[in-house]
Amino acid sequence: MAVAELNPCFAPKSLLHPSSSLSPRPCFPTHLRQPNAFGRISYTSYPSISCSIATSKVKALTVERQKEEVNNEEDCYGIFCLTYDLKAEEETKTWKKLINVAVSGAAGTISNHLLFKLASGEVFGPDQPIALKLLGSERSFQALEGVAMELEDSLFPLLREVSIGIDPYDVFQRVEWAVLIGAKPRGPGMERADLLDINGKIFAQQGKALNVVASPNVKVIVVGNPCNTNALICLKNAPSIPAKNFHALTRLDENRAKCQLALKAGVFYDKVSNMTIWGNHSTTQVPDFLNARIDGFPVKDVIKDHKWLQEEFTEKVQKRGGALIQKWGRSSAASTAVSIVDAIRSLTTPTPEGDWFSSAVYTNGNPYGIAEDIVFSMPCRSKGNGDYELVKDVIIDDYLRQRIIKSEAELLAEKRCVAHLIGEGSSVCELPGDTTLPGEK
Ligand SMILES: NC(=O)C1=CN([C@@H]2O[C@H](COP(=O)(O)OP(=O)(O)OC[C@H]3O[C@@H](n4cnc5c(N)ncnc54)[C@H](OP(=O)(O)O)[C@@H]3O)[C@@H](O)[C@H]2O)C=CC1
Ligand SMILES: O=C([O-])CC(=O)C(=O)O
Repeated sequence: MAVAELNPCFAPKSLLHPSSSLSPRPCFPTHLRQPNAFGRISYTSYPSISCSIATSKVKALTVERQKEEVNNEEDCYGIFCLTYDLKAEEETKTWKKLINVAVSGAAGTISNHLLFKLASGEVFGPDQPIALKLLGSERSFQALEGVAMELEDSLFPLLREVSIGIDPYDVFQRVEWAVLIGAKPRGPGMERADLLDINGKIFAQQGKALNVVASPNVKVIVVGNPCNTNALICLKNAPSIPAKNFHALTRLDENRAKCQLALKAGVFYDKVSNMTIWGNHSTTQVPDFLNARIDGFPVKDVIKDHKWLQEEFTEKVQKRGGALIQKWGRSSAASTAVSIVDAIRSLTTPTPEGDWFSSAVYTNGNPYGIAEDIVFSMPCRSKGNGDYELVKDVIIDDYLRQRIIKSEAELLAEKRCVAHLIGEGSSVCELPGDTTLPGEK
């Protein structure tokens, strides 16, 4: 690996040519991390193993900031301060074009599992080089550096760039995928309405940023709770991105439901297919045992205990997050990361014949009679091109319909709570009393 040029970031002054105008700089200079005149700080590094111009910048940013603003001050991070000429090596590879993937809440627990899966090739494939754009906050900045260091030390061949920052207008530039995980957890005594407002503001800002700086066809997976309504807020604030490109994660619920059905039927979980989660990622979600199949047969033909299906199974899936918190003392992180991988792969690989997957997507002409203009989990199929179609041939009986209506009512109430964040006037927040996230008691 030839070092074509010594970057002043790391170089002791004695190593620089006497005539060099370059001078050594500390990496991540602490003085640059102070809030600027606008009370905000921004720091981005663009490390790259392949061509390695590592940059960072600190500048005042406004919400109206436009695409043409690009990074031009340089800084660097660790190994990425070196400049390599890998052209010859690159020519022997049959890799696809680099993709840019943003992850928010990047210093959080779910991300700590997800990022290493993304970098390994497990998600986008072994021939897909990737640039990771990590969004954190002022309080997590040091932790973000730690994440970047661990990514460096992992020597992933496909990981070509890692950048970290706290301004979504920086971090989301040109991203083709955005996984939005960062969100404030509900604390003691906090109303769900407060959570909707606090987290809603985060997703409104991130939607605006995506709208301006992301790739126009960016696919967005919202994980931070309450994820359905956060996804709605995000897409409403990003009118130039197709609403269809936004997903709220209900894949973890699908996986949980498959596991419970397999357990009851005494089969391995790969035998369970056609599993729909309808509605909200909350305890009103509806795991659909009517249309699901075990080894190709309707679940009700395999599991004869229909009382169990209606009562225990449904509640178990709805409250699985809470049960896990009781055991672990924290919410599902590893299995959530796995389900994010599943969700992305379901969009980037063709859905197996006859099967489908669940994702909470924007209701716009849905065939099930569900209210339009919300983000609702439904059965989807994909050709593997990043897009999806809703599955039409599902049966909805009275049992399912009643429960779907309850989840729909909850989402419509959540939507009224965030009217001020989606351009629909002032909000009126009256939530049904039992609305909880899966992890809440
Ligand atoms: N949809 C689903 O299936 C699931 C969703 N979740 C949700 O995912 C989210 C993240 O979970 P997890 O990674 O375990 O949580 P962590 O608390 O480990 O990390 C979350 C990150 O969110 C950011 N954050 C916290 N408070 C705020 C705030 N006020 N403003 C902005 N960002 C904030 C923090 O980043 P920073 O310090 O950089 O701001 C933190 O690193 C939660 O909302 C959780 O409820 C969890 C499991 C399943
Ligand atoms: O409520 C939470 O934070 C955790 C969660 O969504 C889940 O486990 O499904």
